[in-house]
Amino acid sequence: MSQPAIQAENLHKRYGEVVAVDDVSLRVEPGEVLGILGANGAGKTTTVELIAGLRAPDRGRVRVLGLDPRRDRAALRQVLGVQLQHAHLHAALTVAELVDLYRSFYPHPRPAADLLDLVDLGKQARTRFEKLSGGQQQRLSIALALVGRPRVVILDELTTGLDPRARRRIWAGVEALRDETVLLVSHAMDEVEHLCDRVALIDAGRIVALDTPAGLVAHAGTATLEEAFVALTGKDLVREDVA
Ligand SMILES: Nc1ncnc2c1ncn2[C@@H]1O[C@H](COP(=O)(O)OP(=O)(O)OP(=O)(O)O)[C@@H](O)[C@H]1O
Repeated sequence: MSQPAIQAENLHKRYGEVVAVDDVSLRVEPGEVLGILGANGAGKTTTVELIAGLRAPDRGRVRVLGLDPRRDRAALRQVLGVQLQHAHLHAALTVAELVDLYRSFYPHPRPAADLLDLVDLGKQARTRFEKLSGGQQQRLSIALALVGRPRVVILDELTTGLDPRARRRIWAGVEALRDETVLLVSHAMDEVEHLCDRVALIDAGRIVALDTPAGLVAHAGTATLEEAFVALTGKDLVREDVA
């Protein structure tokens, strides 16, 4: 079997009394788009932060393209792109300046114009980060995750809060990432159905099911992925994106 793009084994993470991630194991194959779907507080962000090496697990093991995210940080930065929920970028820099800054970190960055086109920010190139709307800031953070032509991309809440046109554009951008491996955190059923090869349903820090969208529906014996989510997690539908 080929080396997995991402391998997480028995990850545990607790914050005081709260068990955020409880024995999570998953394997993502090269080129696969794997969705992590769960309600608020289910442990999605913590799981991807452990995989990206942004937090240390209490127990368990992570490898990304064979690298240990905490030990091999410099090597990992060259192959992993991360878009997190709350980007902290220099407020006074313009979009173009931020893109140029990030491009300078990589030997073969994507062209700035391609990145701005992907996220539809060409007209905002001279706008300071602090003057962008929330959705524009989010789109910029997606572009910055892709600057270095990463082989593995982690996208957290890809299109939450974006309008329908921006969502479709970003989806098309993700679909165009044919060789890359994508780990996609989402609340949105339509998004995971549209983009993901397989989906991990996470509830209270545990993966309760991991299969293709069609496999989850068949396993749950329901008509839709939304109903399968409710049947398999016992939770009401997670917040939907409201465009
Ligand atoms: N830094 C932290 N300190 C303390 N508790 C935390 C911290 N980060 C997360 N938690 C708690 O851990 C649990 C999992 O949080 P996490 O953010 O991973 O969930 P999530 O599924 O990404 O949620 P959301 O969809 O709301 O972003 C929650 O109960 C949350 O309150």
